[in-house]
Parts: sequence; structure tokens; C-alpha cells
Amino acid sequence: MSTISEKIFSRASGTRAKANDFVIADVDYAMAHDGTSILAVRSFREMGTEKVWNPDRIVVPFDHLTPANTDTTAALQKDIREWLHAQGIKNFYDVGEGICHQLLPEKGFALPGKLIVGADSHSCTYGAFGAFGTGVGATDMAEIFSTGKLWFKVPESISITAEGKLGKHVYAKDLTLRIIGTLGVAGATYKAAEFYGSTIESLSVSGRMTLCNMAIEMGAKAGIVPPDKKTFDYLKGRTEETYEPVYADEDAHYAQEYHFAASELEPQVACPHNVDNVRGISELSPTKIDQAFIGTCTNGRLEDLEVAASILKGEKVAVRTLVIPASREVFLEAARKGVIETLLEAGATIGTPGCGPCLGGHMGVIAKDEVCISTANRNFKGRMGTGGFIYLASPATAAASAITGEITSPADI
Ligand SMILES: CC(C)[C@H](C(=O)O)[C@@H](O)C(=O)O
Ligand code: SF4
Repeated sequence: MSTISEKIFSRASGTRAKANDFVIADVDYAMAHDGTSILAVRSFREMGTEKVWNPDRIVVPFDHLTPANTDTTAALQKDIREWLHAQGIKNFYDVGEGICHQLLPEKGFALPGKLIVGADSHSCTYGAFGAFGTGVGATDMAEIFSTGKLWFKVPESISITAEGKLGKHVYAKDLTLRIIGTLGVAGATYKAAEFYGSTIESLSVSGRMTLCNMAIEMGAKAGIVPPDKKTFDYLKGRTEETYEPVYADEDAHYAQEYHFAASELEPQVACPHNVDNVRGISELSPTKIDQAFIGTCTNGRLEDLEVAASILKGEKVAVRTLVIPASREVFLEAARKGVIETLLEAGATIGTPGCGPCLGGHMGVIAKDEVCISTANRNFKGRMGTGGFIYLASPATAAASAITGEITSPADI
């Protein structure tokens, strides 16, 4: 009677792991990006270990501040490039390849049943493939670099079931925001959320990534969708590694069980400055925006850009509209399909694949009192610029709002 997490931790620790056990687990893949590798490598050096445990199991994408914004950033990135070379780490993705959480799936590292640990809080994204993906701090990452192991408290699990068909202008992001709005930012603290139901099954791999990506926004240690044919089809040709899909037992124990009716949902918006400050779009009073941002590890995939382009086709944006594909693969496919052309014609600006202004570092930071509608996962005070206001929504809602200059439902375009 085990949950998905208990099974993955049992395999990874060589014990019969139950919720609340403390285990030392073998990590299948470890990820650090340009931001956190700097700190992880510093700690690794301080630990005095000479060589990493296994260079083929470490993945390092540069995505947060790329291309480098200052000479200090450039120097830090140079040091990491040299360290990666010296350590023989070949799974390195430099400027323009894309966001870490997009690259790990694309490059075939996010596999069912695996334990994947990233030095980034949104590493829970890999749960979309039936992996246990979770984020840790940079010093914990240094320990993994050194030994390939880390201690964990096996999380209790909750089940979140969504049934029914999403409406025409309603997407995985809207469902995700509704779930977080209902459970709250601490509603799943240190729990693993397993997602079930006909709505989840009908979601594309991309939509499942949006859902699992934001599990951390309700405090979850992981968010997991049981792998199915869509998962296996996506992974075909991306890896040669064998993997074993893991499913929960019928009588697995869940600390809480939640149910959502998808067909009742309208587009959702998370209002400043908390991710659980979620309202149906019809409940919002008129809200002018200064910028629209479509991208990030939450909603910067091909499907997201296609939806935005379908709304922006033949229209002109009324505000600064930034579109940043989540990866080079996404960018290329969007270019081949004419999606990029449509977006450019509508007046959008296309940025280098990466995090862009999500974290407020560069490429679209907003001024005090400015308002940005964003497809990202966090709307914390000051995140995209001191004194700014961030509203989170789906790519469709962001695109519709870009046309009118105020927060607008895609149904109204
Ligand atoms: C910079 C990094 C540590 C951070 C995270 O862990 O999530 C960032 O990616 C974010 O989205 O806030
Ligand atoms: S896109 Fe945003 S949320 Fe995702 S990893 Fe980058 S900074 Fe973090």
C-alpha cells in the first residue's frame, strides 16, 4: 500500500520507505543552473572533494541571467564553465538553450520513477513525467555533487483529482491557479501531490508540466502525474536510459484528498502579491496593464506560444509584450510553424530562451507602480521590479490582455 513517492524512495534508498521515514537516497540526476551552481560549486570546493560523484548524472543549464547582464555575472559564469570542463560534466547547456525545467525533459533526463533533485524550487516540474522531482538549496546540491546521495524525509502524499472537460478558453494554468487558490500557499507543505482524474489525463505533457511546476507554490515537495502513453510518446527518442514507471497501490494512504470540477472553471488570475490570491477573471475590477510577459518554465512551451499567436493573429498589442520561448527547441518549432512571425507582426518582442524577467534580473523588469500580466508562477512583491504589480494568468489571458491593455478574458477577443 504505497504512494508513488514511497515507491520511488524505496528504490532510491534500498529500504521499504514509508511516509515520514528518514532515508538516504541515491539521486538519479542532479541539476544546478547558472544562479545556483555558483553557490553549489563554492560549497563543493569548501568540502574539499576533488571530483564529482558522476559527471554524467549532473546537468547544468545556464538560463537565469543569460546572456550575462553585467561583468560580474559574466565572470561568475566563466568560472562555472571552467569548473564544468575540469570535472568532465558534458550535460551543460549554455546561453540560449533554454530554461532548466524545460531542458531536463527535452534532453531526456526527466524520466518516470527517477529521483531528480535540482538546485531550484521549481524542480517539481519533473513530476509531470512520473518522476519525484524536488528542489534543494545549493549546499545540499554540493553534497549531491560530492556523493550522489542526500537525506530526505519521505513525504506524506495528498491526492488531487480533477474531473471534467476544461472550457474553450480555460487551460491547465487556470486549473493550476484554482487548485493553489483553494489549497493556499501552505496547503500542501512538505507533501507530495499526486494528480488524478479525467482532466489530468486529458492534459498534454506541456499542460502537466504547468501543473507540476506550480506544486511548490502550495508548499508541496513534489507534484506527480502518473505516466501514461503521452509521457512515453514524449520521451521516445530523447533517452536511451531504461526507466520503470511507478504507480500508487490501490490502497495507498493519502493525508488529504481534494476534488475539482474542471468544467465549472472560467479563466483564473492570481492577483498581487500572493500566488493563492486567485480570482475568476469575471470577479476582477478593470485592471490596466503596462506589460504582458509570455514565457517561463510554467508557460513558455510551443503549445503556449501557439495559443497566444492564435489570439494575437491579425491584432496589434497595446502594451509592451515580451514572448520568451522556454527553449531553443520550442523557439525553432515556433519559428517553423509561423508562430513567431504572427507574434512579431502583432508587435510582440521575442527574447532569448531562458528565464527572462521572471525573476526581475533583466530583459523586462517593470517600474514602480507598473503592472505586468505574466504567465509565470510567482507574483511576489518586487519580484519583477521594486514596487511593481504582477498578475499571473494563462498565455491566452495574457495575449488577450496585451491586445486591450487591461486584464481581459480570451473569451472577449
Ligand atoms: C534562482 C532560483 C534559486 C529560484 C528558485 O529556486 O526558484 C528561481 O528560479 C525562482 O523561480 O525564484
Ligand atoms: S523561469 Fe522563472 S520560475 Fe522558472 S526557473 Fe526561471 S526564474 Fe525560476
